[in-house]
Amino acid sequence: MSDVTPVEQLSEAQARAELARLAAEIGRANEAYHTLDAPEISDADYDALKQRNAAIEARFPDLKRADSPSTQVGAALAEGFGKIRHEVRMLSLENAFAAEDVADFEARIRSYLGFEGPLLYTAEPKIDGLSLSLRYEGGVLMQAATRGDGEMGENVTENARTIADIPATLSNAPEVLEVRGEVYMSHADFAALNARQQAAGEKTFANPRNAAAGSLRQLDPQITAARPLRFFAYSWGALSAPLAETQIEAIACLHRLGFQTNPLTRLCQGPEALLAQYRAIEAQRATLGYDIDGVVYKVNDLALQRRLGFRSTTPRWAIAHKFPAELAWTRLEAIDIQVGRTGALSPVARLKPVTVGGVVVSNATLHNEDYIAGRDSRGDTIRSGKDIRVGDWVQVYRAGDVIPKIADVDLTQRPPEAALFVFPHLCPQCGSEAIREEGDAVRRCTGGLICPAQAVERLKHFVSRNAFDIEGLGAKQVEAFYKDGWIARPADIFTLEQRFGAGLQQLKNREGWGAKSADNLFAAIRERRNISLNRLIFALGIRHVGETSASLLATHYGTWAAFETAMTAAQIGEGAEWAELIAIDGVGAVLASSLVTAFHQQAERAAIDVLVAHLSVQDVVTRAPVNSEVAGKTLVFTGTLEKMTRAEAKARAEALGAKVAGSVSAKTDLVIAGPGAGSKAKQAQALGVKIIDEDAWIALAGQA
Ligand SMILES: NC(=O)c1ccc[n+]([C@@H]2O[C@H](COP(=O)([O-])OP(=O)(O)OC[C@H]3O[C@@H](n4cnc5c(N)ncnc54)[C@H](O)[C@@H]3O)[C@@H](O)[C@H]2O)c1
Ligand SMILES: [Zn+2]
Repeated sequence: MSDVTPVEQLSEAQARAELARLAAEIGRANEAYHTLDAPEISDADYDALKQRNAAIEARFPDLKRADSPSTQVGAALAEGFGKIRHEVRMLSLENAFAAEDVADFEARIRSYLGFEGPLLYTAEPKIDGLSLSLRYEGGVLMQAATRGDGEMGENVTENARTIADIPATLSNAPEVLEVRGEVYMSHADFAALNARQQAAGEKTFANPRNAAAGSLRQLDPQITAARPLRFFAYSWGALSAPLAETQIEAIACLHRLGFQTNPLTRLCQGPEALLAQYRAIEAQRATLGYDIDGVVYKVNDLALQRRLGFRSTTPRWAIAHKFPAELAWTRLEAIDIQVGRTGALSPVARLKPVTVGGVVVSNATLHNEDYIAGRDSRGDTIRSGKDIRVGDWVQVYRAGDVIPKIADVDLTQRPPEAALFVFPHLCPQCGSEAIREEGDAVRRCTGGLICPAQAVERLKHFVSRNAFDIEGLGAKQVEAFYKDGWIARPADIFTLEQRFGAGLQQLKNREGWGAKSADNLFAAIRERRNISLNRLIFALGIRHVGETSASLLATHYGTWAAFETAMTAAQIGEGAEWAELIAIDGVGAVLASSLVTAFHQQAERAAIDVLVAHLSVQDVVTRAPVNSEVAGKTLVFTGTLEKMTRAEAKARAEALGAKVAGSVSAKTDLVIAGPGAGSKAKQAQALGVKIIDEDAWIALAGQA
């Protein structure tokens, strides 16, 4: 970040361009973090982007965008959950990073209130989990909602009921009481969960916050029930009667009602006392057993809190004083290039082991080529490139995630022999050319199936939980079988029994394999010859085709034969098959080209055909009620639906045997247009397609 233009030197045009870039970048980070529970950048990087955005907006207030990240809370809700509108909005917190920010906070409050007497605050650990609002009516837990975008949250009531720290009933509570707090996972529970996930060949979580968010936001409450979540109460939403007159008493009241409240919460007078408490909490951070990422200061007097009120996304009466990212310096010993399933070459820093925030770190991600690449021949810095070289003294950090990153390079300590790192243009695993397509930050090996790294990663993907999920054949076994030349492609899995079954000798001789487990493995493989279409499409491991898109494709085409015929006939960018493919709601041009390419590339195609010959692929059964008027029809939803989510409407339509498309064409039978419907409704009119509103749709679709 040291090489960006200072805000004071930005021209108006530069500022405008940068605000646009920041809005996009922060939006993407928000979605990855809040909606998908899979952050792509560290919290420290995220905070830096937000600060930069705020600084530019402060200097150029007229350039502030309508979609400015500083006016948004959280991110869009994930699909699949019901929505709950928060009676009282759930907001974010303003951040403080330095002691001056805390002094400013107090000064702003004093000037806002015109208040000169002593000011009391609570200092509370900022728990690094996700917030949850629990609505009790008559002392009974009725509803639980995530923060979502602050206005609307996801309905996770059944999941919340499985958390031991959340009482199902309260005695002596106000008639209506919304208790707010943080769902989190302890370090010990997180480590145990990841160990279980790993043993089962399932995905592991990057950090306790992701694990907590991913565990609470499950569509199946039984999964949540199996995850050790905890809850600290620290706030409230709608109330039929006040809890207390001060923040500290209100917290005590929540505690008496049966909630866990954080024992490190203290009352402090003025910034000095707050900073002392901050340091005291920071000193205990490593031994708490759960993650905290700062200390929250709140004006204690609730009457003053009411007077101070809110800005667009944050209260004026509170601030989150964040801990600095955990940092350490060490030597970069080597840069390795790893090759992934889709051929992506990822540089990894091998470090002299160093302890960062209590964890020994010996690897760090270097993201991609541009991140390492430094200066051009004139010595100018390429944007964002850090000029990282083998032998460098580098600063490593972990901030809210376990994958460590490089924060800085100390050029004064660079050994004279350290040479500019040359990113390979050939795959280190198979020697094929590695190319970078325009607009792609990633260089990819073009070896496809002949590349051993890609082949192994694909096999691992093929047997993963949401793909073929073959019992007894996890990532480790696949790797070992590949190494011994037993399997090279997915299809080989299905000839294992034929090749080794008779004697079983070789398999029996393998470490950890008895005749029994060999039999079990063959049985599991046989069972998986029968596979659902969506799993098969996902398992092929085609770039950009995730689980969701695989399901969309399966639902749309219904049978392997139909899917395969369409992919074979499709031409990128032209023709009816292409048009049909990209008209599927949720399938974009990037995904579509990747699919079509895979089916037209000779070796890939041959591998697919050989595989499918071993399988019996189940058709997608549409359980269409005979009398549904929309069965077999193609529908398009446009504009805002007010009574159900898009996801819900779509699921309902599909349950009735309809297809849902993303754009209007001559094949569209019916358009359901809510308020704000634009071009799609116009196009439907032009094509003479019938248009109905949401109420008419509900009448047509009936109750779910
Ligand atoms: N890495 C990423 O890509 C990424 C993306 C988005 C957000 N983030 C992280 O999230 C932060 C901003 O998002 P945000 O708005 O969710 O959080 P925030 O930092 O603005 O804080 C608000 C949240 O703090 C939590 N909290 C914990 N203890 C609390 C207490 N005692 N009192 C009140 N609130 C308490 C609540 O969940 C509340 O919603 C960033 O600073 C960053 O750390 C990271
Ligand atoms: Zn390769």
